[in-house]
Amino acid sequence: MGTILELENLKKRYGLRWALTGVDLTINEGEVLGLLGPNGSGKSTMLKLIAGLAHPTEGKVLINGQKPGPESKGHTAVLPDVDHIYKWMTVQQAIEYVSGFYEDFDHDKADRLIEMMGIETDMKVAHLSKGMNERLKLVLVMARNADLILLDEPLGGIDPTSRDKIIYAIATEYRWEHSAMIIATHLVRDIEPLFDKVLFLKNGQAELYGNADELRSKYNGSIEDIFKEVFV
Ligand SMILES: Nc1ncnc2c1ncn2[C@@H]1O[C@H](COP(=O)(O)OP(=O)(O)OP(=O)(O)O)[C@@H](O)[C@H]1O
Repeated sequence: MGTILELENLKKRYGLRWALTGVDLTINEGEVLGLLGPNGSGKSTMLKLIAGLAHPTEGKVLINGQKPGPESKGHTAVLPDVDHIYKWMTVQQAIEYVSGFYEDFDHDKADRLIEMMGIETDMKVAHLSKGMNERLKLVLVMARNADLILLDEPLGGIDPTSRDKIIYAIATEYRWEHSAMIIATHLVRDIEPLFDKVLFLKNGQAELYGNADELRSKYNGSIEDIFKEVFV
């Protein structure tokens, strides 16, 4: 089981304010990390540093042993960073267009995901509801055979009754043996069955980090219960 992502004493400061104060972690092939923490705890900052959209103040991000750059960007799929969708396109046109940017885009996977997410491919992107738009972005990210998948609040605009369907789609199309995934979310209860590891961030610091099942046993509760215990 190879290592896909390593963070070493990762720190980020914006002006005088520290957004991350030293995070260490390792994610191997096939693992899913739940990234949890209250508003402003540094989750999006951590994902941006990994995606190469911001630079660390100190410390290191290594993806397949390399610093983020053009090479790692080609192997990293980021939600919500899908900025190639034009509103005048139909869903099908948007899929064709976005697929052209990525060598690892898998059209069969995109078709399956579109079906699972219940999106009509002949609809114009401009006419999609907010939730449907978010589903489309998720399809475009999950349709890539990327080594590393970063999902920042993938269930944000999804109504509660559809969340199980969306989680099922993510789980079904995730390349369990070849990829690593980080899911940052506040909707812990819905998505925690997917987590292998969990990192709880508080004020930019790792408050708790470990294997999800071991944490459940140790604290005798769900990850959601532990989240409330750690942060209340
Ligand atoms: N571009 C920026 N410039 C200045 N400060 C920033 C910037 N981005 C984030 N911050 C600050 O860094 C801290 C961490 O923010 P971040 O967005 O990473 O938190 P988060 O855990 O993702 O929050 P949320 O759950 O609300 O999305 C906050 O104090 C925030 O105000």
